[in-house]
Amino acid sequence: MNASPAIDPAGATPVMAQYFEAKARQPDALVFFRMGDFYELFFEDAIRAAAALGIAQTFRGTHGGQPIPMAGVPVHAAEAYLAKLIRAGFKVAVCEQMENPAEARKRGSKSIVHRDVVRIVTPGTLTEDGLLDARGANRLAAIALRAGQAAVASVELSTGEVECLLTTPAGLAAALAGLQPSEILVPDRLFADETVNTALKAAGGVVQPMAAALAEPSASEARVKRLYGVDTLDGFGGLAGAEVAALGLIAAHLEMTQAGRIPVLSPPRRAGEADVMAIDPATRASLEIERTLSGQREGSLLGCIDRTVTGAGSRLLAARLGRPLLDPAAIEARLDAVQWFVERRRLRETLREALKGAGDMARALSRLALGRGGPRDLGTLVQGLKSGEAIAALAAGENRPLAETPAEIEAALTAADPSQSGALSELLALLDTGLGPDLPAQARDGGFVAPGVRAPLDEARALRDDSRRVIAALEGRLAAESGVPLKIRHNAVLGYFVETTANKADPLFQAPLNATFIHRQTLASQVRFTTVELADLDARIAQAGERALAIELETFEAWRQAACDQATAIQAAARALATLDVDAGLAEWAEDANAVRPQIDKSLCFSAEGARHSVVEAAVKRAGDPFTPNDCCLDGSGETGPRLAIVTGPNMAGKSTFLRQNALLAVLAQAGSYVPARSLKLGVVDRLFSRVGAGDDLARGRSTFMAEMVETAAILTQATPRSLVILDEIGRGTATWDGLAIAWAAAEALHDTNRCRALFATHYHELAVLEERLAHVANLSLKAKEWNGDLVFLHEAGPGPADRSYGVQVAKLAGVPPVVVARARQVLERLETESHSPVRLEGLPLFEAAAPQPVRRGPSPVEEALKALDVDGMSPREALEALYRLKGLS
Ligand SMILES: Nc1ncnc2c1ncn2[C@@H]1O[C@H](COP(=O)(O)OP(=O)(O)OP(=O)(O)O)[C@@H](O)[C@H]1O
Repeated sequence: MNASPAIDPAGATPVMAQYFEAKARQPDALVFFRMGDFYELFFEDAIRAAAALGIAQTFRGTHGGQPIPMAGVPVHAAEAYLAKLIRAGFKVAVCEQMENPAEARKRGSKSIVHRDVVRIVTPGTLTEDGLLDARGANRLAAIALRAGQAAVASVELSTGEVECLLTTPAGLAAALAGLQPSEILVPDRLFADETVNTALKAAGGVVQPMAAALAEPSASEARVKRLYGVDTLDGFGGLAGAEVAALGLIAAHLEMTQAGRIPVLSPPRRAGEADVMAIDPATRASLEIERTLSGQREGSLLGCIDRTVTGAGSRLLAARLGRPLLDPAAIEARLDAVQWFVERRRLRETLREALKGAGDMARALSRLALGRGGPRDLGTLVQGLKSGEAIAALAAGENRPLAETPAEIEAALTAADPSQSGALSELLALLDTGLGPDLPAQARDGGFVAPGVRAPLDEARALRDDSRRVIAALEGRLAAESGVPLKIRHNAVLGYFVETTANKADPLFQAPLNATFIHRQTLASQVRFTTVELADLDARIAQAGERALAIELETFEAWRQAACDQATAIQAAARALATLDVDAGLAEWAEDANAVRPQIDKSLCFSAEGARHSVVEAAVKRAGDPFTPNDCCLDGSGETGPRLAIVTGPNMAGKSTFLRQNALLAVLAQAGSYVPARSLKLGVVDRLFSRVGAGDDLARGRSTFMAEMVETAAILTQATPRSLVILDEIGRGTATWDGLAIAWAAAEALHDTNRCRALFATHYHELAVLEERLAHVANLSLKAKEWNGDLVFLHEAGPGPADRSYGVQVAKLAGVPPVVVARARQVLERLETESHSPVRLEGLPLFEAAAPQPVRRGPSPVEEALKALDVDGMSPREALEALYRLKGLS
């Protein structure tokens, strides 16, 4: 973001001088400068914001003899404008009034209100519900490299969750893709690193360069300690240098953007490459795990299986699906919890009903900690804790033998239940009795402390309300005594006043009434007065109101503090509710989708029976057709099945669907979910790769073929024997022979070198011969048959290669004009009869080709001849002859 051109602040008015000071501290942010009920923007900021927001840009006053460009947004609607600016890529510094005008006046009649930047709003530091997607996480990430290791630290500021992932520079792309951060902090030095740049481009999110010095060891360690308020980082279990550096960047960014307010953060949850399945951005996109290729949640795997009823549950499900686990025991623990809910439908239903009212405790707590929360957020804590209590009671009533309750459920029920913790139940009691029924978003709006909680507040309110009643009586009395029809009204400028119409006002100006009625204001058709008694009541009401508000604000602060004191327990309760929501939601989906519990182990097997692709199945069923389940058996060891399956079949036969459904089974199973199949035996997959279809990557300046080859290269260099690879039609984007050659070589490499489980869909039927040539390759095909000249897709995967392509029949189905189809048939017949065995790959000297060429030792004949030449003793003619001789030898 460009800074505004420097404007000389000399000669500025006091308010403008204050503005210049704020702007100088935040040159790359738009400054929202609080002026009463508006946030105003000036100079270049005004012009850019007005254009981005579609609001009017005007002028206010002058500076240096020039009018000052100005744009403003009302404070009450600021959130919506902020959201728009953040989405458009701006950073916004909010410069607030730190006192009210009356306080400023106490320092002297010319004093202006003190203002300060209280927050810088960036995409990764949003906390307001209006700016966040309830079902989507909003993460701020930071990357750092140190001692050959790379770390990605991330914080979800709206819930306080912190994570660190230690990986290698090559693993950065997958690590970032798993987090989908909306803002990424990067030490500026790393922009020179190609791997980092590639990872950043693939990750999306706003990239925020940070001074590299902020990631230096001692500076970052000091900052992280300050952030957590600890003397040593040892309690976090030996963070690696890169992790501390990445966390240090986050700490620095939070210090700067939150103007010193410290958020409540959970200790960093750490993961290494050994803990989560690596899924690179291309694979993630092509499998449409969290989003469809067009960026929608609906239509993705997540959208299809998400039955959670809370925002926090939905976010946790997305996190689980985005980063499936590797440890069979940890996966089984999740599956136990899902199964528990599968087997308890009634409990599940009532529990899900209770969860619906739980609110978003983690986000409310975070706002409270950052000083942005209000009474409504305290109300959310009450709701959440009460739901936890109700859910624990429900589960207790289930009469469950404790021994049979899975550990994950047991832990969640305990953490969610405030009655398990003295401090939490005290907090719940305090807030539940203390808060009234109507909770405003902001404490300054008052009226949220219930009656009977604070005696001085009740008194002040009684006085205020009594005085209002007295005013109502006074109105009647004054009208009767004066004989003039009048009303008592109130406005912010005059306070309470007596008002009558202009043509009835005369008697009030004359004796004896002018002894009582004191003139205040004459408008076109009304005249306004006050009386000593009214002014006195007005003062009492104002004072009582101010006093009531002061007591409420004090009470709010005490409650806010009490809540923040229990931050860890509240966060744990919020996580527990989200966990229960995810487990119950997955059970609900499992039942709807007829899904089964997978068997997970450490073998290299992948054996699915009767498996389905949930998203395609739903679409096919909506169209009234059945979905055909398919089996798939692979084994990296080659013992119980092939390592590599070559999948052929006509266009539209269901190859892509088959490939993806198997990859998705692995994702679901390792995320701890049931799978849409009759059974699945899965040896954990450490890395999942999918190269499906030939999609252009023009945004990154790569052609279809180039993008495909870059991804294929990544697979061939990174897949391990524990990986699962699906390749769909690689090599399609280039000339037939090149394409076939690349596909052939890639299949061989996967089989021989990577030795991973792989499904390889292709239209090059020539690859079918690999089954005979390589030990652990089998052909599979998706069947179709011709019936009355038309093609019928069976969508059934069976052994053996496809007999033919049926491309022309598919073209007919697609509505290609009949003349073109007829002509294509003629051409095809001709090609098939005339070309003599178009591909004689059976004879390809596979292993010879791959074998290294023998290295010739000693000088070549040309070199020997050259050496023998006596150049100095040659005539020009001899030299020319020698040259011809040499040419003949080359
Ligand atoms: N198992 C199945 N049961 C029922 N319908 C299916 C099944 N698999 C695929 N389909 C249907 O067939 C359509 C085409 O499937 P898919 O894209 O997987 O074919 P393909 O063989 O990869 O085609 P192409 O080679 O043209 O890319 C899907 O959109 C879906 O409607």
